[in-house]
Amino acid sequence: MALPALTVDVPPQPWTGRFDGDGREHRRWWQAVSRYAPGSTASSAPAGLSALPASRPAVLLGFASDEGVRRNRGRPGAALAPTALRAALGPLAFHLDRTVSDAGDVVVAGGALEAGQARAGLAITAMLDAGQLTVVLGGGHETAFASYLGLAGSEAIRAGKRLGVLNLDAHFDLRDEPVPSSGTPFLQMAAAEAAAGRGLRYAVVGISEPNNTGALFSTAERLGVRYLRDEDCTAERTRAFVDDFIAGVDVLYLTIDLDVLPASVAPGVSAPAAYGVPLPVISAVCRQVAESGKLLHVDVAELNPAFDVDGRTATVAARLVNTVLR
Ligand SMILES: N=CN[C@@H](CCC(=O)O)C(=O)O
Ligand SMILES: [Mn+2]
Ligand SMILES: [Mn+2]
Repeated sequence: MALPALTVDVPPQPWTGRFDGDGREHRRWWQAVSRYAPGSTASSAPAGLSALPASRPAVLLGFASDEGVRRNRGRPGAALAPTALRAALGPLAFHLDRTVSDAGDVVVAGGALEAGQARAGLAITAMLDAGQLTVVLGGGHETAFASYLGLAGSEAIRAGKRLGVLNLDAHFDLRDEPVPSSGTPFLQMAAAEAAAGRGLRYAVVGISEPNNTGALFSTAERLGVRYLRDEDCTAERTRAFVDDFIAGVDVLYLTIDLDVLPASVAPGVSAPAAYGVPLPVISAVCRQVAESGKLLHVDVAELNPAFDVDGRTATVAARLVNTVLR
């Protein structure tokens, strides 16, 4: 049965990159990525209902939003990130054992963040239920609540799979504010999970103590959030922390806030990190999650092309997306 078309605001655009030839041995992302076609999904089982096939198809969805960053009094510009991320992914050599398609962008315009999150959520749910590994290219970290809406609506979560939310981030993003922003998504998730009679399983790698107030640490404590401070993120401790978290869940949502990386590696974000977690540690987490067999959904957030230096942050983000999909 053909599935209904997805509702996005901008359909997938042509990809570009260096051309070395048409053969498989020359293939780069721009040559491999196809336009997402809902009716042609290979798997008939919704993702997460049984074991997740290692090489199931992945689909990219852009969430062009910086309204959450603006509301959080940060530096706007992340709305341009999906385009910059595709431009950075396009030239990379394609070595993946899965197919990748592009579903286009949901665009948050005129400050209508909540409506945009709801639209993206519906699209993500549809793609998860079609057996896809969903990859959202944010957007400010308000992207995470769009991701959550998509996950919460999916057959896997509604069937009772225990979801773990693993955030690579210098910040908790547990702000208690009257309006949703890039600083609130995980408190919003906690509230939504409580309303559904569940608890939020939330872990953060890379917390910067000076960049999170006592109030945020108290909220994290109250919610039972597991976290590893940036200064404690050695390769060994991070691996053990992530392993332990993964062991207690059935399926994983990985969210990569690029400000978890040192400012020298990721200058193009709203709030660059003075300390940051080294790229090899973050990359190893991405590989660990990919190899867990539990990854249901991933997003990358907070890229701000307006503050990037030589596309450095976009290039790193593209590399991490490539690693997660290996
Ligand atoms: N996405 C959230 N970011 C941080 C921003 C911190 C800052 O601008 O200093 C937060 O709200 O805590
Ligand atoms: Mn964040
Ligand atoms: Mn952050």
